[in-house]
Amino acid sequence: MTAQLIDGIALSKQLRSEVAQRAAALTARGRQPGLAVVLVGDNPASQVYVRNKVKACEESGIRSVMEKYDATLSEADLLARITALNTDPTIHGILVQLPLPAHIDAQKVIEAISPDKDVDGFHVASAGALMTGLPGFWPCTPHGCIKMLEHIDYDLKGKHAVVIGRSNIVGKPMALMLLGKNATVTVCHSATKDLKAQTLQADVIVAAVGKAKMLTADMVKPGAVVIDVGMNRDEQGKLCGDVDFERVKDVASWITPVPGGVGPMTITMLLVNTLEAAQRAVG
Ligand SMILES: Nc1nc(=O)c2c([nH]1)NC[C@@H]1CN(c3ccc(C(=O)N[C@@H](CCC(=O)O)C(=O)O)cc3)C=[N+]21
Repeated sequence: MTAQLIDGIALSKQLRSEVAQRAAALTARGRQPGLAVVLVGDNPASQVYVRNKVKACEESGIRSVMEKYDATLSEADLLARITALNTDPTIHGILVQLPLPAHIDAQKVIEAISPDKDVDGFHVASAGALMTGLPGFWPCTPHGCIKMLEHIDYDLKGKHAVVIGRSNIVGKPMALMLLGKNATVTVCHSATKDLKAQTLQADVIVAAVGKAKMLTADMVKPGAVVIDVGMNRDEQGKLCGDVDFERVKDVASWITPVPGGVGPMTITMLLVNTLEAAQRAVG
């Protein structure tokens, strides 16, 4: 059996053209959606990601403002910038690129962002909204995974979903979103005793661990859907996911590639959230 590919680039293209249309309509009403991207320090990976986000905004007609600061920026100064962006009517979304330098309390910075502009969905109010089903921004990566499952018309109702990883930005919100779609959800993590016994039960596996090729073919039930959130480098320095793609693709029914899977969808959902924030601001 060879799995079908869930192409994050193709799906992104489709969703981004819808965003571009809606952004153009808002711009025509004098309210172009605006995203502020705040980058502190010179982490090379962050610079690449931030550039990709800015480029994606440009292509969708969303105005982006990149604010770049030295790694020595104080926490107080960063908080002051967030406060200014919170009240800037031309800015509808605020993204503070993570990780931040160690002397800055990232959670404190995130909580300083107005929940109305929290397009990353990292604010505690956004997490609470997701948990309770109230309106609010959903974190982009797990939301992108849900969009990929919707795209292949996969009905999660009554299915067993296994999420590997329990981070606040992927694993935990992913579990809540799957639960919201009426799946039976198991969350596995570093203290899980027999991971393979869990994943072999899964109709859907979401791997969000950060360990190259950790999900091997023997851990996957034939016909399962496999979503790979991993973003790692292999021995040759090549970008690879948490899934041993070359072998798992012969067992799964659907699989997402890395690159070209969840990554582009993460950026797409950031555009969707920014558009949504601007739409809400107009009323
Ligand atoms: N506040 C904040 N929000 C984030 O959303 C956030 C963050 N901080 N810090 C870093 C992580 C990482 N992240 C990625 C998004 C897209 C790709 C992506 O598009 N990857 C391409 C490949 C890119 C390449 O070639 O390196 C792909 O998978 O095809 C990767 C990584 C967002 N993050």
